[in-house]
Amino acid sequence: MVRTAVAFSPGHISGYFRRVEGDDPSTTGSVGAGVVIDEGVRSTVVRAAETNVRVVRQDLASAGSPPVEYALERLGVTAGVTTECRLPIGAGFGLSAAALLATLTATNHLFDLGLSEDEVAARAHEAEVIHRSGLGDVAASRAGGVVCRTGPGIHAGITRIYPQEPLYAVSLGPLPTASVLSSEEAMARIAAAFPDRCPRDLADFCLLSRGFAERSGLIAPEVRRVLEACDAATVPASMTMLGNGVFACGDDAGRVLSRFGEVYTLRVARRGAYLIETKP
Ligand SMILES: Nc1ncnc2c1ncn2[C@@H]1O[C@H](COP(=O)(O)OP(=O)(O)O)[C@@H](O)[C@H]1O
Ligand SMILES: CC(C)(COP(=O)(O)O)[C@@H](O)C(=O)O
Repeated sequence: MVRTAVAFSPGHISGYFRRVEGDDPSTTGSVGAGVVIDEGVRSTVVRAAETNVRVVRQDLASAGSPPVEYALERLGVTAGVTTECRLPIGAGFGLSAAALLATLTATNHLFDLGLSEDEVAARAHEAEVIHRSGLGDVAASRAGGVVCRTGPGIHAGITRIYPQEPLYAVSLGPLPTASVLSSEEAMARIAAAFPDRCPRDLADFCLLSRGFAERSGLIAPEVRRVLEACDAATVPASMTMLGNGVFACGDDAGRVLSRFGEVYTLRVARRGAYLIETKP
């Protein structure tokens, strides 16, 4: 009998998005574009009498994850979950979706639930929408690439391109996703700011996202300072949605961002969530 299962899911930096309200969570989500990144969440799941979730980031642990606990309850299982990530949580790296996809992928194998990848993603997406922790990250992180989503939910149209060059990011602090998604005023500004096309490449993605960020009114003063430094160095850059951070591309991006904090050098992921191992 499998007693431990371990899985990984990539994170996702959303560049621009527009909420799409459906009749239920499966038809609710967002359209937009983002980058599935090679860093994300590793989740270790073991059998347990009661569900408990331990969230570990760079050796600091916290307890509890409402979206993950919700998803396990909906599956009718109890488990001990430990998620691990290096990137900051709540900073627009799509780690809530990554935690859900990794945990549910491992749980599916641990309890031999026989869920398809679609069913795992559908449950992760449902938890994101119900908890307002995300709208399009699960659909994006089912595979890799710079993604352009043209419909809500995990079955809608999505295109993926795979640039080779790295993306650089710095986080200046969290921006609770739910606080923005719960604001009708912010959602209206975001909808009005939405660009009407998919990105051609990574630099074009940065450009489209920057125009969206400027029109959305979401740029905080500390983020503005970083963006202005990138502009002065002609480095394509924008705000991580939804987080108080900046992503940038090009040769000078890492050097410019390093003036403002720890720089994360990220690659475009080539794949989505996957099982790492099971142990008896
Ligand atoms: N690595 C993680 N492990 C477990 N739960 C997580 C993780 N990251 C986020 N979550 C859960 O999702 C909620 C919302 O996170 P969110 O602000 O959307 O983060 P992000 O912007 O990184 O997706 C968090 O309050 C937490 O409950
Ligand atoms: C931007 C966001 C709504 C939230 O992204 P995060 O804060 O990373 O969970 C994303 O899910 C999207 O639909 O593009």
